[in-house]
Amino acid sequence: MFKTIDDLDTEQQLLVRLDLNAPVEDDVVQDNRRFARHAETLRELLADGHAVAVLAHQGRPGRDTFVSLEQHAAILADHLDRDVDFVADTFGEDALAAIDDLEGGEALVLENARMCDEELPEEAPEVKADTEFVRTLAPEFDAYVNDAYSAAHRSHASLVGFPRVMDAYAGRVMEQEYTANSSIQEREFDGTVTMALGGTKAEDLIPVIESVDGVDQFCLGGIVGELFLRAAGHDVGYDVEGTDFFDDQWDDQRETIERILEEYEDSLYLATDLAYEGADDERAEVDVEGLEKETSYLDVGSDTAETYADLVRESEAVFVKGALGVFEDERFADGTVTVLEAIAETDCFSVVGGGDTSRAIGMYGLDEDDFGHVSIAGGAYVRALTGEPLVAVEALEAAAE
Ligand SMILES: Nc1ncnc2c1ncn2[C@@H]1O[C@H](COP(=O)(O)OP(=O)(O)OP(=O)(O)O)[C@@H](O)[C@H]1O
Ligand SMILES: O=C(O)[C@H](O)COP(=O)(O)O
Repeated sequence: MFKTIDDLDTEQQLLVRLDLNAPVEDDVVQDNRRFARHAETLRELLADGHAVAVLAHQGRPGRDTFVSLEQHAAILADHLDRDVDFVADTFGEDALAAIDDLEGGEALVLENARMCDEELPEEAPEVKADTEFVRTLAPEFDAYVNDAYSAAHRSHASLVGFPRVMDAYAGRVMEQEYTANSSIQEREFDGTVTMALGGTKAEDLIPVIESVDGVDQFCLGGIVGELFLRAAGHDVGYDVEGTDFFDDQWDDQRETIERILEEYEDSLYLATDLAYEGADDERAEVDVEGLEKETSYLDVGSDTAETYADLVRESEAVFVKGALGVFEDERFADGTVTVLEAIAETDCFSVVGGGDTSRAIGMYGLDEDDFGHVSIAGGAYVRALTGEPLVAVEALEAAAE
């Protein structure tokens, strides 16, 4: 087991890894549940007199969401109702000077860790520990705290490198999510177990279908659902209008998708209709037989949503990862919200995961208490459901030995 912040001495100089990865709309970073949850950890650390430098990432290089963390510092400051400084540097001279100036009870956000070349390539923890990034920052601090459960499946320098060379502790979010997201197989449900998979990160979800034990049926939507429809012979799942969701993931995952489609025929539910932006910008729907390659489909259709909701109502347990449509736009929220409402109405065991997806609960007036657990993690959460270890958790455990 790892050590937690309960094991920390007070008034330390701390390097704290958070996951503030958030949606970005027109260059504006959107508050999501991650800020509120991590603010709780920070509040506790600051109250104990620690000086806190926050390390986090946003987006991936080359994507529109790959932006500075300056706005994140301001959002955190709002949640904490106190100043949070920002320095546009991660481990260079400016960052070191700002860290040096930090006093007990103060918080500082360092620049997007993914702007450092050594952060990203997935490599073994010992390789990451030997990067200039880790070797420069580590000596500036008394200890490292990892609260970024939702990024714990990535073997990146900020997640697995520091715990090899420093005293390392789990933050509150790490601790709570780790406890709540245990593998489905260990839980042993009596009735039907359903998993609704959607969102954009097909590469994270597709392996889950094959590796998870104990799930009876999968309801697919979002980008992942469209890729399966493409494999089933429908004219959908192609990049149009400058999107980059489909073609690369199709090239990488095609064989697996085709194999899963055949082997899991009886437990996979694909959409029978999809929604798109029709004339006058209204929501329009079409049966999958009528799909056209050139159209962007933005939600599952209402027949599909009802079918999925019925499957949920008959289930003993439901796990959700990823939205079934672009729920941020009310016109395309129907699939996601219908399924979430069905979960909330029944007393099935449920977990809803995904940094973006979990936002839908608050946005559409659903009550968090009607869900078993709402996870702010996406990829890490689905891996945990399959019983797969998370590298950054393993790194914390190794540091405790
Ligand atoms: N058909 C679609 N076209 C484009 N975007 C879609 C579609 N369906 C769902 N989405 C988007 O998927 C996003 C949610 O999925 P995403 O894969 O980002 O992650 P998540 O479940 O929040 O988890 P993570 O924490 O791994 O990011 C939503 O913001 C939604 O707008
Ligand atoms: O949002 C997430 O799921 C985590 O921050 C990990 O982001 P990534 O999928 O870009 O590595």
